[in-house]
Amino acid sequence: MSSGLKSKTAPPPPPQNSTRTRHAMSGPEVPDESVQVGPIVVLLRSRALQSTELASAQTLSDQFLIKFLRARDLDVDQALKLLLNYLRWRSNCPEISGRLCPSSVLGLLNTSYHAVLPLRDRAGSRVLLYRIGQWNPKEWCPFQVFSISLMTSEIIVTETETQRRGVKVIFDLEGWTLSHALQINPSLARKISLVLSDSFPLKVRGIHLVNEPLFFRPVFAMIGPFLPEKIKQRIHMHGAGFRDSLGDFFPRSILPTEYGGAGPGVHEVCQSWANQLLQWESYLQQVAAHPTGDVSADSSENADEEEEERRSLASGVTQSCDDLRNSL
Ligand SMILES: Cc1c(C)c2c(c(C)c1O)CC[C@@](C)(CCC[C@H](C)CCC[C@H](C)CCCC(C)C)O2
Repeated sequence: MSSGLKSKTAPPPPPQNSTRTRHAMSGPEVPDESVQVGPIVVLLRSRALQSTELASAQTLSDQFLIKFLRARDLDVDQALKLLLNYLRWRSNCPEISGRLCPSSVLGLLNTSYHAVLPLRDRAGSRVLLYRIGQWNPKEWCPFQVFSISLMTSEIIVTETETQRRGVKVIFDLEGWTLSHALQINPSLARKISLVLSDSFPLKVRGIHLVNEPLFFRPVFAMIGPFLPEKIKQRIHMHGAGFRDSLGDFFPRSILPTEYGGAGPGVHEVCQSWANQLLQWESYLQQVAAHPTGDVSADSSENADEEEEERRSLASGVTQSCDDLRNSL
């Protein structure tokens, strides 16, 4: 089944020769160039506008649609399903997706709760770190905590490389307490499992739990049954020995020192990602207001320029990260 998926498209030239060989053997090549993608985008747009949910959508921009196509390896049926699920998830979770405002959760970001590591892994995936124990449930409700993940996801999903190569997530559960566990009710567990499977245009390529205590198991038991087998197989439990075992999955050069790596310290990476989030604040507010990617509906030319500037800034950052990785 998974080989069927892979054969629909071949990823762009990967950073290392070994991965190139592996991908090249997995199926016929469909170069992911805009020339090739163009007609598929047109097809997805017309199919999407035929659906009742989207009949009144004003514009469905290429860059909006292409995220769903890349997340589903250019399969139009699956991309449409994902797109509709995304919109459904968003309208079912207004407490989370209606307010994408980094400055409103700055206090939590300042505890070094979360970072996107500056460098991608060997497969080109973005690596996300969540230090759940930094979340004080008396101060922050689960929706605010969840919104941080949604904001980060909306930012990184603008990167072409991330659309293709997906994400890997490290959850550090040191400091997980009963008061955390009590926040995760079945309804929230359902929201978590949906967003990990078929409701957001990011490929989840790996979930790594570190420092997970025994009493995380009931929570895991609540989320697990909702997850597709494919995702469940990508969950790795590292326990307390994570400093050794994370190195089996990630190059040490990209991991923070606290996680057995040689990269920058965890506080540094968290602070720098918090700054990134703040810079994207106005973009995120537009995303919150326009679920169908209709970001220019009420914005001036000036806003378009800002958007363009942000985009090239982001791709510049990505580019320099890629260069660095290739030189490692
Ligand atoms: C698009 C996208 C979103 C939106 C996302 C995540 C990922 C990988 C995504 O691709 C991971 C984190 C999550 C699901 C938000 C979680 C927020 C809650 C409140 C954190 C509590 C800690 C969880 C009990 C740990 C869950 C571990 C399981 C996934 C095994 O949000």
